[in-house]
Amino acid sequence: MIRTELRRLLARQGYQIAEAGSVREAESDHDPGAFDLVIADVRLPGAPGTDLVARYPGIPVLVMTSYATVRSAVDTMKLGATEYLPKPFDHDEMLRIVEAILARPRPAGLDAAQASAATRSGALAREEGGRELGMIGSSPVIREVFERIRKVAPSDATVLVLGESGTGKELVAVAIHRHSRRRDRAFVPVNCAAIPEGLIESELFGHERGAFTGATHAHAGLVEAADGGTLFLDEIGELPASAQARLLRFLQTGEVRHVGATRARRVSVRLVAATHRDLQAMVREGTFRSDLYFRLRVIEVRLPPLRERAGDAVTLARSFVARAAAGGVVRAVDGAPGVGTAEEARFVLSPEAERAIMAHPWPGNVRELENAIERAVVLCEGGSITPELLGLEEGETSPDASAMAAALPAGAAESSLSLEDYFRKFVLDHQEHLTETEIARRLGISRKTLWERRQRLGLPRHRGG
Ligand SMILES: Nc1ncnc2c1ncn2[C@@H]1O[C@H](COP(=O)(O)OP(=O)(O)OP(=O)(O)O)[C@@H](O)[C@H]1O
Repeated sequence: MIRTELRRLLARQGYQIAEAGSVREAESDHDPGAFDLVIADVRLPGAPGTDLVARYPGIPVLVMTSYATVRSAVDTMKLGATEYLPKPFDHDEMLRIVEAILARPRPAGLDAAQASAATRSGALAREEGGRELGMIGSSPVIREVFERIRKVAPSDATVLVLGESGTGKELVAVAIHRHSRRRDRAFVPVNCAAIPEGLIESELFGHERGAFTGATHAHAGLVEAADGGTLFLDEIGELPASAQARLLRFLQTGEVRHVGATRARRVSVRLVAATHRDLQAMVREGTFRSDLYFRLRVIEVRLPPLRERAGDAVTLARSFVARAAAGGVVRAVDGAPGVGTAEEARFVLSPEAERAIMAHPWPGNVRELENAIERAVVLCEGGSITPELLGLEEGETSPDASAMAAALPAGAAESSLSLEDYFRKFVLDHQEHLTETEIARRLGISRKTLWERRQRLGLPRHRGG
């Protein structure tokens, strides 16, 4: 029995162990919150072991699972479990993980008993990292960001999220929404760069019948759709002047007026905006309204680029490996990435791969890293992921190029196909049967980049997507 085996293994190392056969037994016979570490199987009689993660957010929980349930374990990690270990586990690996978890600092100023008491009283609503925010990272700079998100989320203040492409701006917006009192209402993300300039005002604010040619019906806008919830305006720097004016009016009055309407309607919407652009410079150049800028930046969250988050690239990489493996490894066949047979295998990053990850400048930030890992897992035969599989070119400068290169099927990089040719061919081959989101995912680029590239290469968006 795994429990007995585990107890012997850990006891031999001098750890003090208490055992329980179910979540209920753990809670009735012991105080799980008073331990330094809880090791739990997912499948237990009664409640799943993962329930402990939600109940004791201050306590590290190592979740064990067989491959059949590994996906739920990964979901649990997002909730806050410290680590998961697939079964059957290797003794050395178990000891290494236990040691690593215990070596991590506890939430500031809390020992296990205090953490437990605080949890019980509901006072400890967070853990040290950002996992309850759905974000990974423990570098000092990213921890400051997490702290800021936790502070600002409960208020209704407008938030401006700034950071390079792929740094997690949308994730911050989602975290703010999920930790606000609006969490049960709509989160409406809008990519201002992806909506044609002539349509953006009516898309955002709605329009009346006959407001413009083709407006055969009155139509509510996205701001109204977010009533009670949160509106996320991504790439706010791309908003044309007329829409900027309307947005400013909305922020001043809390009312939306459809294009072509005389009456306005009051709504309750929290705004989170994001951009990779330097809005201040745009204000100086006269392309962004200064009054709108000052309204937006009531609270600013600046996401540092990945290269400035010491150690986070490796932590993120490990979690992406776990996630890619949990999703079933998808092998590239037919020349198209991501199409093929799913198979289960176990992957780890080799020490050399981890070093390469630490040394890489990550111009495309977390998205680039995510794509590099997914590609490596697709190409890997199982077992150890080597630096070669990550395909990290030295001196890489364009995030776009690296993401695209990472998405190329095996062998295509060596062929004469340029990235643009590859893009064009991939889009034309797949746009009839894939959505825009799927095309973007398979190319390893964001929907916005897909849209921009379509514009640049004269490949208008496929309407069905
Ligand atoms: N701290 C993090 N932990 C886990 N995943 C992350 C983190 N930051 C970013 N990601 C992942 O990286 C990818 C890019 O993040 P996101 O789309 O939020 O970036 P962005 O800054 O909004 O990008 P863009 O400016 O291009 O729209 C997403 O898949 C996201 O889940």
